[in-house]
Amino acid sequence: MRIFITGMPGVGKTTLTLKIAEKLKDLGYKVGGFVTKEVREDGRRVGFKIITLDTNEETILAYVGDGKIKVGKYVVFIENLDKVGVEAIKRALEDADIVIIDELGAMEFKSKKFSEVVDEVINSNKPLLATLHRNWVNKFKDKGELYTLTIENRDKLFEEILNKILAELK
Ligand SMILES: Nc1nc2c(ncn2[C@@H]2O[C@H](COP(=O)(O)OP(=O)(O)OP(=O)(O)O)[C@@H](O)[C@H]2O)c(=O)[nH]1
Repeated sequence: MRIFITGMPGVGKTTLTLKIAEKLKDLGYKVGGFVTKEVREDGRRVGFKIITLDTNEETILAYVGDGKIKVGKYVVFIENLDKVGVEAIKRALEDADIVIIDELGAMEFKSKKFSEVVDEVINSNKPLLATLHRNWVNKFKDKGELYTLTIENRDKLFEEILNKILAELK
């Protein structure tokens, strides 16, 4: 089972993914991988951090400023993604009931190790729940079930996706 959630920026992809992760943990399932949250300073978005779902470790993924690898106005810290995010996915492949990756997008795919571990997950039988930046829909839409989140359907989709995962994990 592979589920991909896409949608416009700010529609609630991370929030829905976290709600599903918490519910699965409450039901006793082992959840692994990571989610991405924005970093804000004085009310302004200045970057993104990743938080691992099994160990709650945090690291900065990207921050406004100049540097070797950039996406938009953000410099991307590949070494942080590889050390924390990729390792969390590898642990999840080994011993979680489901791998969660938020998100599959331009920043993350700057990392070769990230691309490789995503391929490993896709080619495994491990259940996957991933959020998908809208620019990456074509690359992944044929590799699982694609849901497009909107403000109107996000509550209904939470129930539908959670039930689909529970049916698979039972
Ligand atoms: N009331 C309400 N607010 C929500 C819901 N889902 C998300 N939000 C709010 O909408 C804002 C964006 O939520 P995210 O989950 O970060 O949205 P996202 O699609 O992951 O955003 P990007 O990854 O930056 O594109 C946050 O302030 C959330 O608190 C929801 O179901 N209900």
